[in-house]
Amino acid sequence: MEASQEGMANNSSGSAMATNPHLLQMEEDVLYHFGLSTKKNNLQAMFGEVKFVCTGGSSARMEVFAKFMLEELHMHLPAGMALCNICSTDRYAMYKVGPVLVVSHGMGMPSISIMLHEVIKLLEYAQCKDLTFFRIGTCGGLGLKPGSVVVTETAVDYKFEPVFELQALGKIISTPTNLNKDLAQDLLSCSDQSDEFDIVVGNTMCTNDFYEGQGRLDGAFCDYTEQDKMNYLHELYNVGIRNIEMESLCFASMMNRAGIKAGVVCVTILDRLKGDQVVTPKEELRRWEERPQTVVARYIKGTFEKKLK
Ligand SMILES: O=P(O)(O)O[C@H]1O[C@H](CO)[C@@H](O)[C@H]1O
Ligand SMILES: O=c1cc[nH]c(=O)[nH]1
Repeated sequence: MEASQEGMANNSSGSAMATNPHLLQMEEDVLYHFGLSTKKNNLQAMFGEVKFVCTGGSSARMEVFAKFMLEELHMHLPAGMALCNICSTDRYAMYKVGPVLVVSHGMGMPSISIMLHEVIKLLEYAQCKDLTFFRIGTCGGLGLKPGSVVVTETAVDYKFEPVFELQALGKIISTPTNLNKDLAQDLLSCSDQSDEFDIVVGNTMCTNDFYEGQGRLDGAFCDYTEQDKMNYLHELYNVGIRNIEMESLCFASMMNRAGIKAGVVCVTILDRLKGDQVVTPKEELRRWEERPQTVVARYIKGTFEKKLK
């Protein structure tokens, strides 16, 4: 057993993190989708100082966010050095900026699930403590001005249930998908009077599909009417759902299993009560995508600077 894996036996971090007992029997753990391994990399030296993990779907957006965090935390790379992607595969992109690890998760729950399994193990091997994870993304809004930011209170499934159902060995494992309410309020209070966008706390519906799964009329197939769609979307609104996306359920479930504090902050790129197609110009979308990043960066800066004092 590698030294970094020994810590898991005692769970020296005092937190839950990776609870799989089989990991203790492994000579080496290859984090295949990152191209990292407990034998080939000194994970504690590489990642030991990490306190925050920020994740979003697109690798390019995560690179932009990592550069933004570099500026926000007033960190400088040695002369001639560029921020580099730590992953040696093209499945995910990963950047480290001081205490902040930035990782892309791709689209949908299967993709974020693989990334989270590996990143939770990675940070356990690195013996990280007191972690906070954020998903910073985009979503469809419900009854909100496009460009608004939604902080998720609870992630719910298509039946508005706050559970994630994982299929393992032919059975279903159900886990809760509530998120830390205090953290949601803290993120809300990271808004600033000068912000050109609204920010609200609401429930988020997470689906397995962008088109029919989210009640769109513009997919390749559609077996319901516009009236059916509107009835469903109004039902969502009436139970407090303010946005729809595709990862929060799995993210919240895995954070609960790992005992890690977590938040989901997404910008609405359209109002689903008004349409299905995303028609906002690219440049404006890029600016909107920075909004959840700004809110989370303020939270991280505030927390990090307090700890340094
Ligand atoms: O938050 P980002 O990464 O933009 O992801 C959102 O956008 C994708 C669909 O366009 C889904 O993965 C959804 O959750
Ligand atoms: O409508 C939307 C927009 C972004 N992401 C989604 O999952 N749905």
